[in-house]
Amino acid sequence: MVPMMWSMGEAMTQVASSMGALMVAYAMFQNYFPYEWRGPIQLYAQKIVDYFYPYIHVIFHEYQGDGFERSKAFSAIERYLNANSTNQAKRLKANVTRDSDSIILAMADHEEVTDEYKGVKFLWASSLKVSSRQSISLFGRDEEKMYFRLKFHRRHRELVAKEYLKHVLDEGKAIAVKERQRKLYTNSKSEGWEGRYSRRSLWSHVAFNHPATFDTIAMDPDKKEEIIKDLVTFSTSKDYYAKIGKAWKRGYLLYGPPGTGKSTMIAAMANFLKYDIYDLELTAVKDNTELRKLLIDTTKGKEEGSQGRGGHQGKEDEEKDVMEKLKKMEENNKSSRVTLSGLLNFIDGLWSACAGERIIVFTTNYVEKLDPALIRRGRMDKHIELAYCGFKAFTILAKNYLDLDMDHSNDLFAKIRQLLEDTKMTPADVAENLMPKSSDDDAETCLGRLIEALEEAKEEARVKAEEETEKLKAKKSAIEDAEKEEDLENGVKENGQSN
Ligand SMILES: Nc1ncnc2c1ncn2[C@@H]1O[C@H](COP(=O)(O)OP(=O)(O)OP(=O)(O)O)[C@@H](O)[C@H]1O
Ligand SMILES: [Mg+2]
Repeated sequence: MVPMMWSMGEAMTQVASSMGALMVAYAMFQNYFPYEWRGPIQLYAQKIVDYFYPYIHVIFHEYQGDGFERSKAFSAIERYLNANSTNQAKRLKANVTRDSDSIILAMADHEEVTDEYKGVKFLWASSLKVSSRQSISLFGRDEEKMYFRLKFHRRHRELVAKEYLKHVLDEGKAIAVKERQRKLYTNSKSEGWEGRYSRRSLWSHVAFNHPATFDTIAMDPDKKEEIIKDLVTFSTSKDYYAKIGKAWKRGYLLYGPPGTGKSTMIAAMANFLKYDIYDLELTAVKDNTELRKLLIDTTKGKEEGSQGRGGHQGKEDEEKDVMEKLKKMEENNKSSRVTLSGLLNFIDGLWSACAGERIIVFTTNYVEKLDPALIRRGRMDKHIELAYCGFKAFTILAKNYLDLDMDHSNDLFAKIRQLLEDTKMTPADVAENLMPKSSDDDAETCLGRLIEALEEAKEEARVKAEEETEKLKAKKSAIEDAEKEEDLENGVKENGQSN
């Protein structure tokens, strides 16, 4: 123990004395070397330091040059470090970005974190550069400029240049796409397109904040799982689509009666994949030319998006009850020039006009009325039926609306199961009945109300069916009567002819 302590003590004195020597040397250097010699000597000194100091530093400034726009690389690095390493940083600062619905936690100034890539450690530090210039800044950022400093061993220079930086920027951008505020675009009435508004986008948008998720959608769990798998496969198959030479697109057709959750499903899909939604309102489109303009505008919007806001990777297009609207329009207005072929061209145009993944969703209440050309594979690859509420769908709603778990011993559940088999009710109606109407409503009251509604619906259906059979019977007998009369007449005629 004692020698050890001694050697430590000696080491300390040695360090102290060599520090002293260094300081003296530096003072001598300053005092005795003529000014013009200092440059080259410092240069050599730097080289010697470089020889023993094998690290490379790369700086990424928040604002580049005199630009007012934040550097994209800086933002991407911020997101990347936020997602991967902020838990190491002890001090964080919160940023709320304009196009994002979330708060970004970023390293505070002068924090350091490490990141690992392919087994190599990289050191990231954030720093603040205070401008020495005495200037007045409108944006308050002339005095304070953030930058990130990446430090790595020079033997990894190749890895950094070829892979690591790309990895960081790509990941950062992907996170930005996921975190951005998504939008629901609708096409505006064509009147506003011309004149002073001509520079405005043909699509107007609102923030898309629909809360629907696959968890809250009531449908057969197997079917739901299948749809989720389909979406995941699609969204992760960029390379596969490229390999088979197919555009990275997929079309869904959702069909079923009103209130079975088609629109809800679109919102859930968009939330799941973090896509924007384009809802094409066909009645606002005057003719095929306008349809084409709209298409061009979605692709333009995409480019603007990817430059200005870190990119919309995916877009979703919903076309509601396409055929119905087309038919209605053609009935109402004979001069309507949106035609089925125009629409098909539009869809194929959407398909081919843009890079990046894209899903188009069509919904209709009458699948059997759709033109086969519209729903063939390639335009609509997956057909999904949203049906009346079955028992499995009901259990999801019960869990969601009343926080009730499936309970086989519950008599009310058993009754509901039977009633749902006997009668058709949409998930929208089931949900409405399950929703508590006052603070006194407990789960049992709500289930009771649903049973009442189901029984009513069953009775209504029975009465309706009876009426139908009555009508059918009446029709049948009317036909029979008519036939008899005809036979009689014919008989008379034949008799007359034979006479
Ligand atoms: N399968 C479902 N799961 C959960 N909620 C549902 C479901 N179907 C309908 N709902 C509820 O009913 C409401 C109406 O449903 P939605 O608008 O999705 O029906 P739709 O099938 O699009 O009808 P339409 O054919 O009239 O457009 C939704 O807001 C939702 O709350
Ligand atoms: Mg709908």
